[in-house]
Amino acid sequence: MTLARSNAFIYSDLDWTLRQQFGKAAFRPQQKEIIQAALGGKDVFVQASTSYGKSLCYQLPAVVDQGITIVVSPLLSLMMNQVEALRTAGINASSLNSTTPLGEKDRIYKDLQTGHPRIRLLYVTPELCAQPRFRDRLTVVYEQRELARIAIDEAHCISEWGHDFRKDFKRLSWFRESFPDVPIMCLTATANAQVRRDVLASLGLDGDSDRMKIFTMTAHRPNLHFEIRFTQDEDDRRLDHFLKWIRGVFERRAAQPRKAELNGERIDNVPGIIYTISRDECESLASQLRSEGVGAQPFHAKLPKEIKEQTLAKWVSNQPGYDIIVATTAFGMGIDKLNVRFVCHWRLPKSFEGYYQEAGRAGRDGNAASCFLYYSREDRDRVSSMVMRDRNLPGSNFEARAKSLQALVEYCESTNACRHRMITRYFGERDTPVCDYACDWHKDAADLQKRFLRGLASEEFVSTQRDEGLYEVYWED
Ligand SMILES: Nc1ncnc2c1ncn2[C@@H]1O[C@H](COP(=O)(O)OP(=O)(O)OP(=O)(O)O)[C@@H](O)[C@H]1O
Repeated sequence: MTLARSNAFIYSDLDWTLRQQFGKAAFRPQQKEIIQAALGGKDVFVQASTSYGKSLCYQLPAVVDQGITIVVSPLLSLMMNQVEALRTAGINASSLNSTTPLGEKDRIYKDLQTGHPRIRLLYVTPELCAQPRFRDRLTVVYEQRELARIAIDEAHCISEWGHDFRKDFKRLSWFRESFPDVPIMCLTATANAQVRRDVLASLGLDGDSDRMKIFTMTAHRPNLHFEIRFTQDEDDRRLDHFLKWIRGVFERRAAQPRKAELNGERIDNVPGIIYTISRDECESLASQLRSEGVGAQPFHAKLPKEIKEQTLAKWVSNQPGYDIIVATTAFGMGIDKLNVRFVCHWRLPKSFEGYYQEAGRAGRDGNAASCFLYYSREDRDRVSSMVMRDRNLPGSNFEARAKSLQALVEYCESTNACRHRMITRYFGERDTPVCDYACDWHKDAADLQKRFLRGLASEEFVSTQRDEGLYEVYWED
């Protein structure tokens, strides 16, 4: 619609806009092609690794194109983070969701009602997209030919085959039905071929192959170092291991010449995230770490909003005492902190995709970062019992969840393959990624085998306990 008018002008200006408005020197591979396809009026599906720079793929077109771009995202933290960054760059961006103050809501609705909104990027939740008030205002904008594009972030949430299905995402088919000529862009870091097909079909984007451009980049993150640490209930030394590891990192940072490279940075500022599975463990672990002199803070859904905001702000700005966040799942999604040096999974997560997305919070600056997961067979059975328990809930997509957890367990129990290779294979890639000693198998396969044999409880033991119902737990996140 609005696009054909000025493509020649737009295309020649992309590099300039990238530099001037976004302060980046050059496009990353394929970014420009994605942006050009979007500006050419195509529907676009972007699958690229965590920290690739997917947001730029809809933000830059929104800046150079006429009209408003609607960005649908389930992550409130992403909205706040991005709107703030865009405003700092002088771009008119806003977000509309259940937490938006009334005055701000009115301002946004008034802007939409004009039919020619000043806002260039409006971030909304999928729930909001179902509300008649929003739909009516957007229709006004559409009728004025000012609705430039719809971007759907975390698009895997549309698919019941995805690990994170949200039923409100299904209703987004309304966009194509109501605004048939408005281009739609879908973005995700974690989709396999089945999820991708399902997303496109659900949104009504699968009918016209000339109109659709699919970009699939590797999920590979070569700077992340993957390791599994084996443990068991009877001999749980996770805390000792962790403390030994982090103190080792401090010692290496304190030694010359490394210290000189830090340029006055605090020795113990090694930003990281520890993912736990329950609120109680999150609180107690953070407090144990603090009592050992490590700057750790808890973060979970039940903490007061002000505390969460304060913790996040201090962690992002590397304040003493706020180096490590001990969080329940999904913390950090949409938060673009570049220098996270490690992500530690204290227990087995519930899905492969969830695990890889959370690990993907590490090393967004491209420098080396560690991702390690403490795996025990007891936790495997606890997590399985939780997935089983939810199997009959509406929209539980049990089959997909069970498959994903099974794949993660196989990944953890594997001692004969590169972890990067297992990850990319899970996401359907055929090529073998380069792993420059960035996984425990490549580093020392014999040691991995030894740790595996010594570290885990035997299947016989675990099955007896399981039969007695000892792993049926309910953890609140
Ligand atoms: N061409 C570029 N040059 C330099 N930095 C870039 C470029 N494109 C994006 N970035 C930066 O890369 C970082 C990651 O981008 P972004 O937050 O969009 O990641 P993402 O692909 O959405 O990842 P995730 O799925 O993990 O959220 C940001 O700091 C962003 O500013």
